This record gives sequence, C-alpha cells and structure tokens, in this order.
Amino acid sequence: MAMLAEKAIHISNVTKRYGTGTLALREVDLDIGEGEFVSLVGPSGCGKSTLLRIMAGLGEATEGVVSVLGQPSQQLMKTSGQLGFVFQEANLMPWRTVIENVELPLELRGVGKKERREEVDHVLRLVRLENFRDSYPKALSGGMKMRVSIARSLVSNPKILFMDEPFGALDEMTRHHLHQELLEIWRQSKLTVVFVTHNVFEAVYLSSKVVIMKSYPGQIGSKIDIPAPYPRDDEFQASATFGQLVDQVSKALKGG
Ligand SMILES: Nc1ncnc2c1ncn2[C@@H]1O[C@H](COP(=O)(O)OP(=O)(O)OP(=O)(O)O)[C@@H](O)[C@H]1O
Repeated sequence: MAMLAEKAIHISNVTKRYGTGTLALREVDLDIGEGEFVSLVGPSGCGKSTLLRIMAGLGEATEGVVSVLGQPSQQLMKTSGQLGFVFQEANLMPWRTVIENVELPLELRGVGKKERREEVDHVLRLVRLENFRDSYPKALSGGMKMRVSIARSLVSNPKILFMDEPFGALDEMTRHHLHQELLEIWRQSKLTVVFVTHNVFEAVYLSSKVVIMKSYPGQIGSKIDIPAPYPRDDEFQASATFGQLVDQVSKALKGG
C-alpha cells in the first residue's frame, strides 16, 4: 500500500521522567506517516506504553515536542474524536449492551441518537458483531469483547488508532482472526495505527514498520520496514520472507 507523505505524528527529543524519579524515556525522536501501521516492540519496561500514552495525549512528556496531526496531542485528545484508543482490557460497562457501549463516545459528545445508531451499525458490521448488538458484555467471549472495544474506538471515525497490547490476553486462534479484521479495517479506513506488542510475529505480520525500543532509559533502538504487500495472509506468515523479517526484528531486540 502506498504510504502518504504527511506526518501523522512527530516526536522530537522527548524525555519522560515520572514523579517517582524513573527516567522512562530519554531523547526519543520518532515520525509516523499518515496511513502507516507502526508497531512498538521492546523489552518489558522500555517505555512502550509511556511513549504510546504521550503520543495519544494520555500522558505528558517532561521535555520535547509531541505533535499529532499538526497539534499538541493533549489538546487534540481533549477536543476531538480524531484519536482512538484500545487497551488490553476491553473495559466495557457491564450494565450497557454492545450498542450502548459502542455509542458511548458519541453520546458523551452530544451526538443525537439517530446519528449515533447509524455510526454504531457501521462499526459493528466492521467488527462482525451486528448480531450481538443487544447483548450484554457478560454474554461475550474475550475476543468479542475486544471487538466491541475496537468498535467503540472506531465509532468517532478517528484518524489515528493507538493500541496497547490489545490482543495479549487472547488465544492464538482468536488473535489470528482479529489480526485479519484489524488489517482489513486499517486498509479500508486509511487509519494510522500505532500498536504496542511483545510479540515479534504479530508485529511483523501486521506492520508496515516495526520500531524496536531499548531500555534503561527507554530509547528507539532501530526501525525496520516490513515491505511485504497487503493484504497479508497465511501464505505470508509461512513464507521465507516472513521468517527472515522475524529474525531481523528478534536480533535487533537482542541488540544484534
Ligand atoms: N505511572 C507510573 N509511575 C511511575 N513509573 C512508571 C509509571 N508508568 C510506568 N513507569 C515506569 O516507566 C518505565 C517504562 O514503563 P512502561 O510501562 O512504559 O514500559 P513498557 O515497555 O510498556 O513495559 P511492559 O512491556 O512491561 O508493559 C518502567 O520502569 C515503569 O516502571
């Protein structure tokens, strides 16, 4: 897929020191282009979530420049639905049905019921949950709950989707289905995706670029382009190219 030249995210010289004194990130530079699918991988504690949260406007950098869609990210997060978030926990409200969970961001922004329902129908179709619209979360599997969470993040039609280990708690088969669905949504909607994972296979399979971080303090180690064309399927996963890319990322993770 052709990459668009515009920058979705521009991070320059970003340092993050928590109140506890932990230096989580030191002088990080990173640019992410519009329409890219970028994974952040790295050892536990290297600052992946910290960096994601700063980009998403959910956390503040101690120093440095964070520009998202040309604006300071915290401002953007507060004022528009242009940024979507998905975390490892689906965080659904148990007393609300699937529809009611998914429409929540629109409800909070004062969007009328008719328009809300149109948007919700659209995103429920994308995640293939249209038959579960009136179910409560307790009746859903882990994978279905994650689909609801993804639908909720898409309902505001965001330009950038931030995902922090969204599939980490799911079994292999469910994860594979969700990979396919996520890639399809990404391709259709021309989203920019920033995806944190521990899983090198997942990172290579999904991403147009893998960013490898190193720790103490958190910094960008290297960036590896994944040039395989989309759509990607089982054939790609079984290919020698895939194996070589996984090897390359694994070596970079080990500092090789
Ligand atoms: N709210 C916080 N307060 C203080 N220190 C924090 C906070 N959040 C993270 N840290 C510290 O900052 C560093 C980076 O943490 P972060 O969660 O960003 O890493 P990570 O790469 O996402 O880790 P993991 O892969 O284990 O989820 C760690 O040393 C962590 O202990």
